[in-house]
Amino acid sequence: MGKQRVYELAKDLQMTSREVMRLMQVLNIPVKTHMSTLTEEQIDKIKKHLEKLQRKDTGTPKVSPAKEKKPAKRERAETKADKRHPGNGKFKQKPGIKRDTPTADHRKWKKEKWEEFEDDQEVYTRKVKGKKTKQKKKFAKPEEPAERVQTAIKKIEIGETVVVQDLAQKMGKKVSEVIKQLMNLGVLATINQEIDAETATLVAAEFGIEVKVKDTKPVTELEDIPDDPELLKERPPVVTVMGHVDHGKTSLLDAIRQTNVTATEAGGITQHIGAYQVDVDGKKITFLDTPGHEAFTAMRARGAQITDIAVLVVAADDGVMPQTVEAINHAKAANVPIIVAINKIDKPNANPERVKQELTEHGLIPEEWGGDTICVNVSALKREGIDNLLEMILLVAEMAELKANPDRPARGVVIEAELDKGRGPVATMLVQKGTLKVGDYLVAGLTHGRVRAMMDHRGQRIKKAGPSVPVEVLGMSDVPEPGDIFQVVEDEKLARQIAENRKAEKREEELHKTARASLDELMKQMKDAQAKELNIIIKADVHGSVEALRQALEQVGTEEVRINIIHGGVGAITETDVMLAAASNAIIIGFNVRPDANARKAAEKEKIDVRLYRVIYEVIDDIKAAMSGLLEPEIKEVFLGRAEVRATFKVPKVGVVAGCYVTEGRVTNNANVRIIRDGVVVHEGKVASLRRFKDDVREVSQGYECGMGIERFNDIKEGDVIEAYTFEKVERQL
Ligand SMILES: Nc1nc2c(ncn2[C@@H]2O[C@H](COP(=O)(O)OP(=O)(O)OP(=O)(O)O)[C@@H](O)[C@H]2O)c(=O)[nH]1
Repeated sequence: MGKQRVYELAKDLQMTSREVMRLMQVLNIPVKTHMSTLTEEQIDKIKKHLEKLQRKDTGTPKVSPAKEKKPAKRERAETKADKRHPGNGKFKQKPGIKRDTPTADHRKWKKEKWEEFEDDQEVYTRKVKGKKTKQKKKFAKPEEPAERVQTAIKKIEIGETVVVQDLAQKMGKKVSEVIKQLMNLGVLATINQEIDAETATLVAAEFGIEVKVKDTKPVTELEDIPDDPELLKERPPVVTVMGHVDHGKTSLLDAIRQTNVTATEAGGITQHIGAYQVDVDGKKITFLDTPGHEAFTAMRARGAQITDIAVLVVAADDGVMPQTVEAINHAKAANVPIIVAINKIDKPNANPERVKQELTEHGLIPEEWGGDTICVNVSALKREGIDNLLEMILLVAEMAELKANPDRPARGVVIEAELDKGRGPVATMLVQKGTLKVGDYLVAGLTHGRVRAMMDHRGQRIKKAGPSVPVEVLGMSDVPEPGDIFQVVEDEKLARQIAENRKAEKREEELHKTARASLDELMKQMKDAQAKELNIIIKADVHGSVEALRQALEQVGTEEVRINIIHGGVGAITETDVMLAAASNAIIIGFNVRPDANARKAAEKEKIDVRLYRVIYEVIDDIKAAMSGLLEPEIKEVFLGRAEVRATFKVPKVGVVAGCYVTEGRVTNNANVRIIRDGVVVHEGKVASLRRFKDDVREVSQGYECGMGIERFNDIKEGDVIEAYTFEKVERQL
């Protein structure tokens, strides 16, 4: 037996070349065409395989004459078993008749079998192993033919590039075959080389395989895989201290830190980071060191909910004040339990009972009065009541069953970050789940990096940090922003890629800014998601207006859409209000008040709908209209600029003219204006005259002085702010 070409062998075996080629494929003999030459060894392998098949066919070397054994086609088709089991008991084999060479009938049967397989368009690999009876069955049943079933692959999916080896594997081909095909296409590639999707598609087509190129949208979000509840372990609570100005937030944080610091450590605190941990009888509590609800809500607006418990500081000599109320509302909006620390009880005029009374007016009913708000009397100054407060924090934490899985790649939040001249970007991070280790690769917002070194709140180097542990991290590529979520990823490449993708996405977003919480948008969201609550923040000039609006709006609410006034307060709309709106997906209603400059900028950035009114029924009408989805095409106000009144002059026949300095944007001679005094609108009207050095001008830009007269308004005063605006028609979005 010498070398033979495929078609010659096929002839010898009374098979078609195609059949032989298929068989060779099964036997992993590389074939190109039916003209390919086969080595003796290969021929031998094929023949042996055929023999095995025949033996399997009959189930035993002793076979009956093929004619008897092989049933007529019609007969075979009669039952499934018959069809698939030509060698089963039904066609008893006559003992003693050896079947060494294939008979013509057998060949015919085999051919039919192949055709059946081909019809199925599947290639089966049969390995002869195990018991004979088993083999027999297996061969007899093409649906489950053998231990190793290799289905002919018709379609594969790849990314924009694919490594040669992976492509071969996906196609179920040998790498050498793939490389050969690549060479035919004029591409020289090694096993580990990446080829593009186009080339891969051409190669695959040579094998009759279709390629689908996966939609490779750049990865920007990392899925936060939920943890198996079994793996969760108790973690320390994370606490934020809130309260009115000067009620003692900072003093309390200091008092807590110091009651817990041992004498030796006291001098050793070199590093001060945005959070610290204290140890209370073996249990830890993490305190965020940036007091105030502003920071708390700003973080939340960025999607980072890190606080488990809010400690509300109320000075016993001062009682509930506007920012106390704000803090309460911010904590409530975030669904964070509140513990009240009634501070300054050392003061002679301290009146804790009055504080409790006032708290009830804001929905916080002290425990001793039958409610569920824990109130603790403390003196931050005299370090009194601190232990009790800490104990209560642990109690609330226990009730909340705070848990996290420490054994996973870390994920958490950036608390603060800065660029240090010597050390590069330095970020304080709070680990929320998993354990952050030195050497970990991570992404945080738009930045990425590798943990070069970690310091705990005492400034001591540590190698790892588990859930609720605040750490200072060195090694970020850039300065992340407070509130950025950080996540550990497997390698640097991925970390960098995600950060880059996010940057690109952000640039894209900036180009297509859409309102996040415009009233229209919120209503649309409600419609889509069947959401049932419209969150509103009310700011007004006087307390009476806040209450009047609150009541009126709450009545507007229907069963389908509940109106939720998450905060109401007196005074200008501040950045904090905007942050609360951003964090709670709320709109802001300003009644006779305006946003201050920071608030306006923040609202623009956060895309918060700030709606300003001077008449109550207009507020109600708008909300009603929005709720019923009938918002009329809107005339939208467009901010032009702001000017400060620096002096006033009486001009005969004209009236009072304000000497102004344009602090922002521009003012035009036909603009509408609002005169704002201490955050409150005192007049609305139009510009009557606009002059620079005695010349009438059309507009004056930021940084320039001008004289401005206001139509029918002479009560302008030094220090007033003039806000200029025009109107623009906006199509209704619903
Ligand atoms: N008598 C007395 N004074 C206190 C106590 N706690 C704080 N103070 C004083 O109250 C003032 C304000 O305290 P801070 O801790 O700065 O208050 P804060 O709430 O952090 O203030 P802001 O950061 O401005 O919002 C300081 O003069 C403190 O010394 C206390 O328990 N008793």
